[in-house]
Amino acid sequence: MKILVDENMPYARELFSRSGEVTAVPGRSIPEDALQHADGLMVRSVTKVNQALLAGTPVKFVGTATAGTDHIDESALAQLGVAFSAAPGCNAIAVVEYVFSALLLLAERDGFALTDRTVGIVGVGNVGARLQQRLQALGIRTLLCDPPRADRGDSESFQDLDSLIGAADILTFHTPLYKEGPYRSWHLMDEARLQALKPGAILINACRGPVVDNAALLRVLQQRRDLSVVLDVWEPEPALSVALLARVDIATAHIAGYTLEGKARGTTQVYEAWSAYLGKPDPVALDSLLPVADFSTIELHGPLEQSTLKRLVHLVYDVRRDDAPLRKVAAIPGEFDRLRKNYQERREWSSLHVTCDNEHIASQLRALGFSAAAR
Ligand SMILES: NC(=O)c1ccc[n+]([C@@H]2O[C@H](COP(=O)([O-])OP(=O)(O)OC[C@H]3O[C@@H](n4cnc5c(N)ncnc54)[C@H](O)[C@@H]3O)[C@@H](O)[C@H]2O)c1
Ligand SMILES: O=C(O)[C@H](O)[C@H](O)COP(=O)(O)O
Repeated sequence: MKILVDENMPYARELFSRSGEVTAVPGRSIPEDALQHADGLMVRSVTKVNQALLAGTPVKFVGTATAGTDHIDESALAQLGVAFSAAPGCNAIAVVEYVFSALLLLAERDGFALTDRTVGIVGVGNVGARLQQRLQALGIRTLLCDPPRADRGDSESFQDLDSLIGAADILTFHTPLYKEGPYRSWHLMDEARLQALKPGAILINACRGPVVDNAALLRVLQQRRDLSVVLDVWEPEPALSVALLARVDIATAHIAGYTLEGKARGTTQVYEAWSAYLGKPDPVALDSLLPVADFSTIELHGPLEQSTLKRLVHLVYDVRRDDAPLRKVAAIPGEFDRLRKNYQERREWSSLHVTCDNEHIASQLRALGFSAAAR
């Protein structure tokens, strides 16, 4: 078996070489000659997988080590008889922790308590539902919008997007990118909706750039200085609008999902699908792959106040470490991708074991995703 893997896929060589010969290739431009000899192709979100890429090649299986699948033309794969597997939920925890890191930063900067704010979550799937759980664990009010789930008769209480816009102090987007269809999410946040945001609202986009109309966002931010904006994803990528970047409060290079755990889960999920496709299922224990984190234990004395939580969260991941480098290089062609390729290791909160005063605090920390126990 010959398997092509994106060069930015940790653990791919280690795992896929169990079933064949592995070649690592650049995701934005997969070499045509390599495709002519490949049985399997394992990509990330930067590779457009369609008829033009695969027709006339021997590729029989495509895996994407990502949650989003808008870069894959699934109907073309079906027509070509190519099996497909994605990695749903692989990096959901990473995105939730990115959102918390950003919110705790803005709350400290602007002097507000998150418990006094209402968070509207748009798209309540793997990311959105985990975000809701963790916000609720802190007693923060959430409002939910997820038309596909509502239409399926889901028992959760959902509202439409315009109701959320009217009621939420913080609005955070976690939908797939659908360019058409009943749940179209392309420019879901258009100029009228951006203008309708509450005074002083915070807008977060960590799903796909075009879910928010970026040109409209720039126009609105030129008029409305009261809004705060966190963008991890851009329209377009990698050539984002430098003018928009200068106006947003937190700007990162599509790395919200980039914890080591999230990337490793993505690779193991597609490897497991590939090995099952070959008829030789080979489950992988994630813990066996991951190294010990730089900080692994800490003692917390006293209550878990917002300021304490912020310091704890930022010990594991402070989003500013990804904001500053992007601001420096965003105008230089190629640098967006370079930041992503050379991403400094980042771990999830679960890698930090917190010892604290009592079981109440420990259970709160566990509900947030830390590993925790009372002294
Ligand atoms: N920035 C990053 O690094 C990063 C990481 C992971 C995922 N993502 C993106 O975020 C998206 C969400 O991730 P996920 O793992 O939660 O996916 P998911 O598929 O588990 O959840 C998506 C949810 O959005 C809902 N939805 C679909 N269309 C909608 C619409 N028009 N309005 C409101 N809700 C809608 C779905 O019903 C579903 O519940 C992915 O599709 C991906 O594009 C980005
Ligand atoms: O959809 C996803 O899973 C994320 O957007 C993912 O983190 C994107 O990372 P990439 O595949 O571009 O490395």
